[in-house]
Amino acid sequence: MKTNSFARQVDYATALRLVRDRAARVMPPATRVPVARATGRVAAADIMARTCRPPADISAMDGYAFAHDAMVAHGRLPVAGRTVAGDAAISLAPGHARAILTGAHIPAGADCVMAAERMAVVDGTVAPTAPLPASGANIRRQGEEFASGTRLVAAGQRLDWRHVALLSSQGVGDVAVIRRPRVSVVSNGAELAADAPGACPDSNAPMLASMLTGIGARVTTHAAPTDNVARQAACLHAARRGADVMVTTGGISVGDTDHMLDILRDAGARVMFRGVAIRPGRPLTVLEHDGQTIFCLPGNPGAAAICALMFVWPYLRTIMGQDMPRPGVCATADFTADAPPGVTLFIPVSLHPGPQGWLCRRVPTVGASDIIAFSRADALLAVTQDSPIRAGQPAWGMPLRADM
Ligand SMILES: Nc1nc2c(c(=O)[nH]1)N[C@H]1C(S)=C(S)[C@@H](COP(=O)(O)OP(=O)(O)OC[C@H]3O[C@@H](n4cnc5c(N)ncnc54)[C@H](O)[C@@H]3O)O[C@H]1N2
Ligand code: MOO
Repeated sequence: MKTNSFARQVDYATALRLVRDRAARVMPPATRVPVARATGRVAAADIMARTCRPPADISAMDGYAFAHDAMVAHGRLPVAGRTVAGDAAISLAPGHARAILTGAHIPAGADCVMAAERMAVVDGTVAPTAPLPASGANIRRQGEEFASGTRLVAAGQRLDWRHVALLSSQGVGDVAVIRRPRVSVVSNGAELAADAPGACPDSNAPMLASMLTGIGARVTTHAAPTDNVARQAACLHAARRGADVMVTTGGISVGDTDHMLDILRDAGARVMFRGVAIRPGRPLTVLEHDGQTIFCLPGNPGAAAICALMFVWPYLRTIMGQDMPRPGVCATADFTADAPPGVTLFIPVSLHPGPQGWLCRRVPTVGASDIIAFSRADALLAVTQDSPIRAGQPAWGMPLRADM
């Protein structure tokens, strides 16, 4: 048995700090993409408004624009002309009303718009059939939404349809985004060979590819379905090329066929930490090799998932400049759980609508090898000695579902 023990394991908070500190130093460069293809990408810089919005006073209604005083004085006004959205600004003929459509520039001299269905046109004059609104009514004022120079998007914002709308409204054609981090996922172990007597399908590589693609990484998967050191090393070296981040799964504990740590160290990688006081996931080992960060996750699928969620995920978010923490979900627990001193336990829970927000229930799990528990769970709770779970008390969890 090798001596790659976990004697110097760190606690969860320390491990996360080391990972975040490292991430803060290795942000990938920016690149430009068309706004129409920016969904899911992360803004590399603040984006400021080029113009105010609305860019001029515009009508909020289809109706008639006029001078309020004139309508009060005469009760009806002759209609002269019509302005539609997109027309140049024009002056109101004095003592007249002008037909106007929603979004059209308010003619100079008009200070009120009344909806067409609240007025009647008789013999070329228009008169209110409902109470006259106040002066200024139904006019959207220049810059009332935002001024030119307003920050529209902050650096680190993950862009979605809301920002696509905002940037497109400003005529912005393309946008600086963080290059998607390239992540190589490597699985290993003789049991992954299809012809192995006790063959085990590789579920970790597809799981990690799915999870990490979902947060914006470009993932390639590599497999070394062998326990042979040389062949595993060749696979790791091939996977390393061009990757910002490597994520291995399996072969990181203390067994005779657990070669990941030795191979990576022999290649020149430096161990940042070896082992974390979390359950499941204790064997997690993180190394750095030049600009590359290497996460060696345990092979047990549940442990691999938790290590990826709790470490690889925040690492990728940080290198993509996303400093906003992922929103958690708060739910009232219907169970009690305690953690041993110094250890952080991760407990999958299902969420159920309760009288006041969510209720959470523990999802039964057989441990780190469990793969079905996650598909039955909606969130993951972290439990420590200082923050136990108590029935009837609120608990914060990390959502697992893509739609939360
Ligand atoms: N003497 C000790 N033994 C173990 C310790 C320890 O501290 N001392 N830690 C245990 C813990 S905790 C875990 S977790 C596992 C992690 O071991 P490895 O990371 O070396 O993983 P493997 O041994 O390669 O595989 C474990 C398990 O996972 C299955 N596996 C592996 N890769 C995949 C994959 N890509 N897809 C699906 N399933 C996979 C593999 O078949 C094994 O069943 O070590 C404990 N042992
Ligand atoms: O921590 Mo291991 O990840 O329990 O099975």
